[in-house]
Amino acid sequence: MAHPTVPIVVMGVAGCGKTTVGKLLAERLGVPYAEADAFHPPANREKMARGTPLTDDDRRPWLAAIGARIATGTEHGLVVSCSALKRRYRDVLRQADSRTWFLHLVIDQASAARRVAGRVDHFMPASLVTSQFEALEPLEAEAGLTVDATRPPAEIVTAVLDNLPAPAPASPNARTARSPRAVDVSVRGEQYGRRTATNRPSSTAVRRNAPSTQSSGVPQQEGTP
Ligand SMILES: Nc1ncnc2c1ncn2[C@@H]1O[C@H](COP(=O)(O)OP(=O)(O)O)[C@@H](O)[C@H]1O
Ligand SMILES: O=C(O)[C@H](O)[C@@H](O)[C@H](O)[C@H](O)COP(=O)(O)O
Repeated sequence: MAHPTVPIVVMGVAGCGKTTVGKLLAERLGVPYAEADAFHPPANREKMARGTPLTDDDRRPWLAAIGARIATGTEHGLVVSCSALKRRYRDVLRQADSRTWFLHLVIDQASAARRVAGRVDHFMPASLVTSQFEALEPLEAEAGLTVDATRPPAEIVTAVLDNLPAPAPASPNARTARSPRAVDVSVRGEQYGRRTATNRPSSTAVRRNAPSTQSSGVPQQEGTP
C-alpha cells in the first residue's frame, strides 16, 4: 500500500548511492521514483561524459525540470534523486514544494571515486568526483536527514522511515506548508540534541537536519559496522 509522504530528494555527490537508496526507499514507501539523470538536457550529459563539470548555468534547466516534477508529485508522494550539491539548488526544489525533505548520503571522496570508477554503462567519469566535492554544500539547518552513505542501503532506508515527517495533507496550499519541526536524533547512541517520543534511536549513523540545527556528521568508512 502506498505510504504518502512529503517529497523526498536523495542528494549527495556522484556515487553516494542516490539511485540505489532512492529506488529502495520509493519501493518501501510505494511511491514513484524519479531519477535526476533523466532530467538533464543531452548537452549536460555529453559535457559530463567529456569530463567537464557542469556550471550553475548548466544546472539551471535541470533543476527547473526536477522542480516541476516535484510540483506535480505532491498528491502521490515522490522520491527523486538529485545531487542538489549547493544550498541554492536545494532552494529551487523547495520552491517547488516547501515540504521537500532531503536525505543527504554522506560519503568520503575515496569511496565515492571507487564506486563511480566501478560503475559500468554510466556517463559520469570518476574524474568528475573531485569537482563534485568542491561544489558540495552539505545539508545544514534544512529539513531532512544526514546519513552515512556507506551503511547498507536497507539500513539507510530504515533510518529514513524512522525519521520521515508526517505529511501535511496534500492540498493546493502544499507549496506554502510549514517545514517539519526541528528535531535532532541520536547518532550511534550519542545524543546530539533533543529527541521526541516519535524519534526512535537508530543503529545507523544519522542526523536529522532541521532549520534550527547544525549538522556535523563524520562519515564512516565502507564496510565498517
Ligand atoms: N550503501 C551502499 N553500500 C555499498 N555500495 C553501494 C551503496 N549504495 C550504492 N552503492 C553502489 O555504489 C555505486 C554507485 O551507486 P549509485 O546508486 O549509482 O550512486 P549515485 O546515484 O549517487 O551516483 C553502485 O555500484 C552501487 O551499487
Ligand atoms: O550536478 C551535477 O554535476 C550532476 O548532476 C551530477 O551531480 C550528477 O551526479 C550526475 O548527474 C551524475 O549522476 P550520478 O549522481 O547518478 O552519478
